[in-house]
Amino acid sequence: MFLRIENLLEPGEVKRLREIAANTRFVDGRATNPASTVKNNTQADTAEPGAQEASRLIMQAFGRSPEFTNFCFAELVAPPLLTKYAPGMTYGEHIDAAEIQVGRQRIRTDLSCTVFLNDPEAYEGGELDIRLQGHHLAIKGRPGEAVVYPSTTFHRVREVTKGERLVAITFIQSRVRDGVEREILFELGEFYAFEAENVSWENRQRLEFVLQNLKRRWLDR
Ligand SMILES: O=C(O)CCC(=O)C(=O)O
Ligand SMILES: [Fe+2]
Repeated sequence: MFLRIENLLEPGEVKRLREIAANTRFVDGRATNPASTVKNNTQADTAEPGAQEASRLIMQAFGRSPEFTNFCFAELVAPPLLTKYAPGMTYGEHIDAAEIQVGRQRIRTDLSCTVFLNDPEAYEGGELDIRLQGHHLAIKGRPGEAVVYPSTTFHRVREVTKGERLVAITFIQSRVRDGVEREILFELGEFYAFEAENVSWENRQRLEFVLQNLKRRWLDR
């Protein structure tokens, strides 16, 4: 299941992230995926203070987003990494590694996330293309918008043919490892949030029984 968060970032944050991107050193994306023969992009040098400020800013936005919180059940989130595609750059179809190392921590990638930072009109091509049972979903978000998708899917970034694609990418370890269970908890949680007050106390307790006991079964801890 997918989540699109339209206004994850405020306009001022998008502006600051673009400024950071303009003043930060970018390195070959293969730095973190040396074995990949399809990755052809650039990413912020994580040693740069700008790269760290960018990660912090986006992490804060995740923290205040109810959609992100309720959908992901995030346990660990990798520091979001600014990523740029100039004309001719692309990231061919691939599957994200099941685990990534962040410092001493290992993060299981249950969900992948792209945060869009520049105007879709500012570049041609560059759609995030996710394969779903043989169909392709092509996504090009507005500035400040995030898309969260299961890391289990084949996906790629189509070649940028004009302009520049600027995004931040990250990976999430969820407290609910199984995607179907996560989706059930999300939908039930949404129903609870919107409707629990409209049913009788007795039925609300029934709903509570189902929701709390499914969480007991499926939350890692
Ligand atoms: O640039 C993107 O939107 C996604 C990049 C990607 O698939 C990855 O870093 O694994
Ligand atoms: Fe990927």
